[in-house]
Amino acid sequence: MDQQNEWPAPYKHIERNDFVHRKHKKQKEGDIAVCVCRFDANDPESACGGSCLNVLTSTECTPGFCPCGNYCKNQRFQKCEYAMLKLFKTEGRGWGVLAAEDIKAGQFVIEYCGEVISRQEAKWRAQAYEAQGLRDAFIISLDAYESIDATRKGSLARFINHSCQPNCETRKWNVLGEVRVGIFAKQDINPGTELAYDYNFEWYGGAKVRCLCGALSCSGFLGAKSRGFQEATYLWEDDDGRYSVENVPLYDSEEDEPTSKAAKAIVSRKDELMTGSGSSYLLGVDGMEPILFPQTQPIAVEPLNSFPMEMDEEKNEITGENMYTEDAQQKLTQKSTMISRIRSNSACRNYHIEESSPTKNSAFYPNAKSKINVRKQVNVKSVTERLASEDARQEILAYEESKKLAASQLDALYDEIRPAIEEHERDTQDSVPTSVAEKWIEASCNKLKAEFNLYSSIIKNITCTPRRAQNNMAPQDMDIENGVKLLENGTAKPETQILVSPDGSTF
Ligand SMILES: C[S@@+](CC[C@H](N)C(=O)[O-])C[C@H]1O[C@@H](n2cnc3c(N)ncnc32)[C@H](O)[C@@H]1O
Repeated sequence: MDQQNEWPAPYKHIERNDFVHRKHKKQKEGDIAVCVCRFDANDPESACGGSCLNVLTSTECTPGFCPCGNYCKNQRFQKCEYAMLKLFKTEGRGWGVLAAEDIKAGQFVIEYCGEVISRQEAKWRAQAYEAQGLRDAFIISLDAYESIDATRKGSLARFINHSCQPNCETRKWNVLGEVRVGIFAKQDINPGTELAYDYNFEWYGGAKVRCLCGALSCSGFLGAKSRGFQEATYLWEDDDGRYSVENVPLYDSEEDEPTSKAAKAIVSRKDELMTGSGSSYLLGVDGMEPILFPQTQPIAVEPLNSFPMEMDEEKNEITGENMYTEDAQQKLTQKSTMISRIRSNSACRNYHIEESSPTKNSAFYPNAKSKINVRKQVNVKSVTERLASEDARQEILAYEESKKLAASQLDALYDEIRPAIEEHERDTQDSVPTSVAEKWIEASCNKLKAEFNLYSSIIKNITCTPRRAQNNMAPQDMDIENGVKLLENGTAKPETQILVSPDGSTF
């Protein structure tokens, strides 16, 4: 938008989404959610107030089906029950929106309307807008498949600016079978106050654009809170405080972190404050914390001399017969990617445009120093083959079986809950349901426990039981490495050395 202009650039004002690539869904009668509210003239809250089952599930009542009939208060999107708003010109942020009346905390303020377009169309349009030199971003992601573009058609919501300390937030509602995005007040808002919500800009490389929200807690730049921004401005040192427990990164692995960005989209804009040639941002909504899932990577075991570790340190990858097949590793990576996307989801869900898959230390993160991530994994088969004790072998193999079982249970659960995960990914306000998260955490913990049991059994047995004789040597004849010596009964105990000093004292 040209800030010299008296009026905003022309757009068509609409109060209903305009479906460009398909028709509005027809709600099947069986799919209509009917609440159990009963209108009571003495209790205005009775007609679909806060305790209405539909309200609690962010679903509007369907006219003709709600038991409260015309008294139903849960049709705010359908009836365009917007707050009184006023367009005004801001300092440096183009146009903005003011409250023109008292707005109560939780109140529905206005619907974010626009053209409902496919994700692919959103991508093309964003590129075209950027090429046309459009500075302002108006495309919001509706779900994994569709976006709302308010560039050419929209409601007044398209003018609401970003703030790092917002008084509003976006929420998604199910209305007559379609998902719709509303702006809701986070707090009481006085008339004359500018409305703002947290776009959760995701910085995506390039120049940094100053955020002009003016909030005390302003992060300074659009997208400064995003991981991409922080990675890029952070010098990655070995004594980096981020490796302390409190600062464990939210992503599972180096591979999944950048991929998480691939599913996000970006909005590019040029701003008079830019210092570089261009910058890329994607906007999200709300300030919700992502759900933290436990690590799903295999536990790494430190190498013990003479036991087979299959690893190519130079390439930093495991070679030969791995604990995980290629297929399993691919699955693990996919899973990690999905989890990472959930985690970062809240910061980058909306306003998506373009896909890309940079790597953490790629050109997008020029300052980032590679974190050495050498994983050494035990080849269980080879380990057991070298143990003399059948009991020890059996114990390790039994733990390996339990580990495989736990891993396959986690995989099966992943397939089961994937719809919920994917649903969450495209949801701007809801978390993955607690029951799903709990199931996932339990299965992940079981897998970690099984891995722990396996590796502790390996460590115990390779240090405390005899190794199988090589070159036809009897186990009894062999010394075990690491100062462990065989006893005659076949068990082993750490070798004790008594040193005698010249004066005869021992130590
Ligand atoms: C959805 S539009 C908001 C309306 C816009 N101000 C206009 O005049 O049309 C989003 C754009 O407004 C600008 N903007 C919004 N909040 C901002 C902020 N806090 N600081 C700087 N620019 C902001 C950015 O150009 C952003 O891409």
